[in-house]
Amino acid sequence: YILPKIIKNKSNLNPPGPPGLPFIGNLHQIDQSSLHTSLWNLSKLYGPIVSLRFGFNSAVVISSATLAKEVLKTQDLVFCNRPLFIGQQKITYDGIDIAFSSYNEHWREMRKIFTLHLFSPKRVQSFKYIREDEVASAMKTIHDLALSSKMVNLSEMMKNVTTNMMMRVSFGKRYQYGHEITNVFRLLNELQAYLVDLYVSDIWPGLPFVGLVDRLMGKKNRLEKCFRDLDSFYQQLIDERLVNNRKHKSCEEDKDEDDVIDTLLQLVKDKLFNLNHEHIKAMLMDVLIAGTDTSAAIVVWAMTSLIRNHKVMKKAQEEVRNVIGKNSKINEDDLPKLTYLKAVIKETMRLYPPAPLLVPRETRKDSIVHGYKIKQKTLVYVNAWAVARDPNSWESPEEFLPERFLGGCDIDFKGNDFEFIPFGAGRRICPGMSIGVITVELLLANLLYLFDWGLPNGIGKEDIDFDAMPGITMHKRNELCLLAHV
Ligand code: HEM
Repeated sequence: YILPKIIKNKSNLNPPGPPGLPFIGNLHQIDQSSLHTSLWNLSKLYGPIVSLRFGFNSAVVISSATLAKEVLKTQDLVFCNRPLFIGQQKITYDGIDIAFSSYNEHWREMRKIFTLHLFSPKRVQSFKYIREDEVASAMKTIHDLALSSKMVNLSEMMKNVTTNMMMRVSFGKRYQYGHEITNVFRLLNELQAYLVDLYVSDIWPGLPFVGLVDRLMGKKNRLEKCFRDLDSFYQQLIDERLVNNRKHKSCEEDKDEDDVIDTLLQLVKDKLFNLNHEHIKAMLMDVLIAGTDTSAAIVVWAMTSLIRNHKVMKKAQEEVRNVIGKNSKINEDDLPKLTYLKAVIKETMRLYPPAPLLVPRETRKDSIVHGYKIKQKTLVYVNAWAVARDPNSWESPEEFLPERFLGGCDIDFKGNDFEFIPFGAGRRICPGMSIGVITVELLLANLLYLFDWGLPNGIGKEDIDFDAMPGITMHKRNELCLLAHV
């Protein structure tokens, strides 16, 4: 008689969480500079589902595999919306992209365009020559640095490579290192900051004058300036394509395959989808934010882990060198043979998921999770970082042990094993997973095949840290600079 009553009563309760203050809620208890670890610490105190309040917004944090499965699979349809924050909405032309769009018919169309027209398995395969070419060019640069005993800034170089890959795939353009690429980086980096920034109007929506406060603080102006710069950058690329009729005189060209911009312009022309130039720009925004930084971050975290774990580095190098034999480089066709390398990459993504809180979700209606009541329009953080370090799911979770993914272990990142979700899961799972993984594998395989790696003079391996920078993508805070030996 009593038990059902208790259960019934619990379903009227919010999940447990730290008591907040009036008006600000729990804002003062959260470290914005490392949100995922701050939320992880709270989950250690309050459990796998934690309730918080950020100003007027209710939020829950999910930190176990079981509950991740509940919200990303069983109740995915309830949990698959995105919150409408000011910075993200502005940058994505009011959420007409994929990543920050609400869950609706428009999102379905954009996602279809992405998976069927822009990055279908066939198209991903057809961009292979771009990836191989960019990797070869980066390896050449590293080779030259190695010969003159100069340091390789892997953080910078990996961003260069992945940005150029996506620039070529998207616009058939590559940028020269130095001024040109620095400008693109500046825009993309600024963009990263605006994507996580919360505005006073986000925290206390509906309150009088909040918009004015944001404007007085200068935030809105900076956001609008960044948006205008990006908008004219994309518009210029679209105009160039339209006017020059696919002829780029000032840059190198890739005309073997339609690039993303060609495909999108063709779709506009064919009127198959309800698309205009703003949709194209919003889509390009997603491709450049989601498709460059994430892969670069993984390679840097992998190399950081390997330089700290000499035995693993040696084993991975032995594999690539024994399996491939004598050759000038590793191509994509070689990758399926590299079992240990793939385990190293999985282990890196387990410990350092580039999007540790995925992309935050919002509930579409009231629901019950773990017996607790979750209201409609609650902000939902699924802490992929915490889930992948949960001792209930992983043995020695803090240790870097790629072997855990070998020997019959079939845990994968494809959204079915909820203790390991670096790409998310469910309806909003990352649609760029295959292109991201192949990029990381190709880069890491070549770095290990062609070079031996060492630390600069006077630096011990314990000096190499794992501190992360705040942002929607988790980058290593201090750049990884190593010496390459040929
Ligand atoms: C290896 C690197 C990558 C990682 C770790 C990664 C991770 C993620 C994560 C965690 C999400 C959110 C999933 C969720 O809400 O459940 C996401 C979404 C997304 N990713 Fe990736 N991603 C990577 C590469 C890429 C690439 C290369 C592209 C594009 C070419 C891409 C495009 C997107 C898009 C468009 C979304 C939004 C999906 C939606 O909201 O429906 N990602 N990604």
